Amino acid sequence: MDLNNEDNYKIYTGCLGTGETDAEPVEYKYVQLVVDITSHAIDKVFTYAIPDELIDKIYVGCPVKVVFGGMKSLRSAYVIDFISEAELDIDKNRIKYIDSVAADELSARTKLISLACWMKEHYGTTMYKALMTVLPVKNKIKAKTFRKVFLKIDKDNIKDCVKELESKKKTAWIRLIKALAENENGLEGGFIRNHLKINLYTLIRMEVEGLIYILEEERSLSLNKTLYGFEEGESDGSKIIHELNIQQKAAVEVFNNDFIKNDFLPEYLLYGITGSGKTEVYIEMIKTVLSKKRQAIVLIPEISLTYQTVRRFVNVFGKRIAIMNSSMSASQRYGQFMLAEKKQADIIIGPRSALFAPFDNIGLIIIDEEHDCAYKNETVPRYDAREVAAKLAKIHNAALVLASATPSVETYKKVLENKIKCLKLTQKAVPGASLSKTHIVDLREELKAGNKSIFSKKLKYMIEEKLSMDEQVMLFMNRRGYSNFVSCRSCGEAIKCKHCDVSLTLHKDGRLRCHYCGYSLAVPDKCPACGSGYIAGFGIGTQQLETITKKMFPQACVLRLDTDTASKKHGAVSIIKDFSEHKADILIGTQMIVKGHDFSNVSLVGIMAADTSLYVGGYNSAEKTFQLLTQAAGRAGRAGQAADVVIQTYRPEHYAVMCAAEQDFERFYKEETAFRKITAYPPMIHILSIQFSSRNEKYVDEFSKYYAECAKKEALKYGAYIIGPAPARIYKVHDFYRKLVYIKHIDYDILLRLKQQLQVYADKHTYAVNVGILYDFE
Ligand SMILES: Nc1ncnc2c1ncn2[C@@H]1O[C@H](COP(=O)(O)OP(=O)(O)OP(=O)(O)O)[C@@H](O)[C@H]1O
Ligand SMILES: [Zn+2]
Repeated sequence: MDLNNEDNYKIYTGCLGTGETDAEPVEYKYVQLVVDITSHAIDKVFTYAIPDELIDKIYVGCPVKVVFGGMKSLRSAYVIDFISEAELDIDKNRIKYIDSVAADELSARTKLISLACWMKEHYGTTMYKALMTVLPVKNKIKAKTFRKVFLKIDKDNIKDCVKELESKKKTAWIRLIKALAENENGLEGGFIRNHLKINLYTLIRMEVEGLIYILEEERSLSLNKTLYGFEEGESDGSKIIHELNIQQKAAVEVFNNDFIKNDFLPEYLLYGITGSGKTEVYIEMIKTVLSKKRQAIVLIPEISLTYQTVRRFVNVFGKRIAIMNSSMSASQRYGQFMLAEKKQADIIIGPRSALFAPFDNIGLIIIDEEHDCAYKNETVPRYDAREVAAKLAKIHNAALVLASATPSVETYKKVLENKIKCLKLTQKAVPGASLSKTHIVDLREELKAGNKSIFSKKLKYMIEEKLSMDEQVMLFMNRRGYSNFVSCRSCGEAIKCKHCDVSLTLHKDGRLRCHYCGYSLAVPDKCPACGSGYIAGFGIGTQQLETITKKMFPQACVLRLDTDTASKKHGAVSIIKDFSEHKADILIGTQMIVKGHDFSNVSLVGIMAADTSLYVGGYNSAEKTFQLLTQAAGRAGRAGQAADVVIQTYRPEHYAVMCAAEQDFERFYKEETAFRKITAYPPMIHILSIQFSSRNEKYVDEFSKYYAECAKKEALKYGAYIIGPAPARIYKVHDFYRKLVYIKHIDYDILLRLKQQLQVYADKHTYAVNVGILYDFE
């Protein structure tokens, strides 16, 4: 795509494409621009006029030079929108003209700005929010610097120097010089500040006087060390490089051929069963991309995943990798982005926001475990990283590789429609390895036979067997906490959160916690509803599973990984690391443990209650269940040993459970798409969901009704289908009441247009300022 061609931008320049077709043609002689986006200055947008000779040369994202403030030299700026004379809110005569179009090549930032423009249109957010999302903005808090202070004067001169300082009454200076005299290796800044009580100002003056010298080091240098326990570029020596098997080779070859030809790079689905060696394929693809002096982005869904993946990449590519992680501070993230911008790194690995690394010539974007819901941003703009990646790939003419053992229904539909190229890996990578043997246990039968334990007979027996062979076991439980909920046995009321419409979960410390807002409460002695003292916990969470497991298998060392243990600093990383080094025998966890991990010694995976996710609601709950079960099963037998998977369930006949047990994606896809067709759900059609929320229930109620009425009127014109308003699945969260309206249509662009029109109606309503609206496209 030719980025200099303004036609490419017209569709997303807001005013040029709002669909006001029958109005007089409007002339856009003005632009809004952001000046010199270096720091947090992007919150200011300025209006400039376009001189006649530049009218055809300006486009959204275009770098220009402008006179700015009182400064003599010209400043760089980027055009973010066109506006007409009618839209000006300042005196026309005071507006300055753009000086020139910057001859600048298409920098990384220009490309990110054009991405932001697309996001603004596509997700209906503001330009400011879109820019804040894509641009590496330096955090206001300065990056922490490590200081180390050393003595500069000769040992022999210390006495004289101290004497002189005494006469000047510089006691702090003397304190430091004496301390440094005793510490030849220097002293840390923190120690000097906290223990010697000497501030930075004094240090600098002493340095100026030639008494000491200060070494400064950016903290981000040792970032990887703190996050992953290894230094940047430091290999762990395990440079096992496998020779690719036939299928891996074939996948890489298709990619290489397309890439070398380099006219128009396609989208791919790397559809490889669990353990088929997708990572190896990524690595080869990236080598090709780097050899052409282009850059690569690898998205991974979960923080707990990064240790192993990052390790493998570092072993191959060393220091050329920048790493992002959702637990990083804003300034750490900025530091990693700057490695990209300064061309010190040409690969970035991270969560969805790694897409916005300022690379100027991306050749490849890989989305590992593309089906994962972590790729959907939950805050505004609610972007889908897969869509944004596809757009970004177009801007750079880069390849996009979506990879998964359980592709999303959406993506696989595109494969069948020949919109995406499919690269298949159908065999386990490790020679001799085969799919694990699956055993389905019907929990209803277990209960009938008098077994009330959470472990079926079969699972218990198999765990014992594996432990006796010194093999490892993973137990998957889709619910954290100790008990699912606590309720009264007399009146049946569950104890609920004060702020949300959910029951509280019992934790081991005896407190009831809300998993939505964090509210907590000591377990009451009496039922708050009826006063009976007969209250108890029901359902089992990961904490209780841990307790039961430890009791049942006292010989085993047990670890637990869920949001609670992961939130402790470096929690997830160290748990994963310990388990992979066989420092424990059993790993218990929520979905965090099922994604992409490669533990070679695990030969049994137990799924404690397969169907809990079938009841969570949402049209895609069967898909989520199938993915979870298949991925969980895929954790066993990675090194080629005989392995088993035990699926405990109340619904052994459900197609999600059955297809997962047989690892039969194709059949699952058929069943699921048939269901979505009948029920009219994506990807068969598109849905725009609009959520209304307010602390005032009446406002939400009236506003959503009004909105739905307007929507029905508008929808008639397009044949769209309106549902609602209906209460959200969890009606109250954080004291906010929430209602939803859904609009369904087969054409995405129509939904986008409807949304713009409805926003105009919504803005007119008296409650508009009091009710939050959240749009989400599915
Ligand atoms: N060609 C090969 N020969 C032998 N072993 C290989 C080969 N390629 C990969 N492996 C090994 O196979 C294992 C599985 O590889 P990898 O983790 O990349 O699988 P995956 O496809 O990503 O699986 P999942 O979807 O479950 O994450 C790894 O231990 C890897 O080292
Ligand atoms: Zn709550």
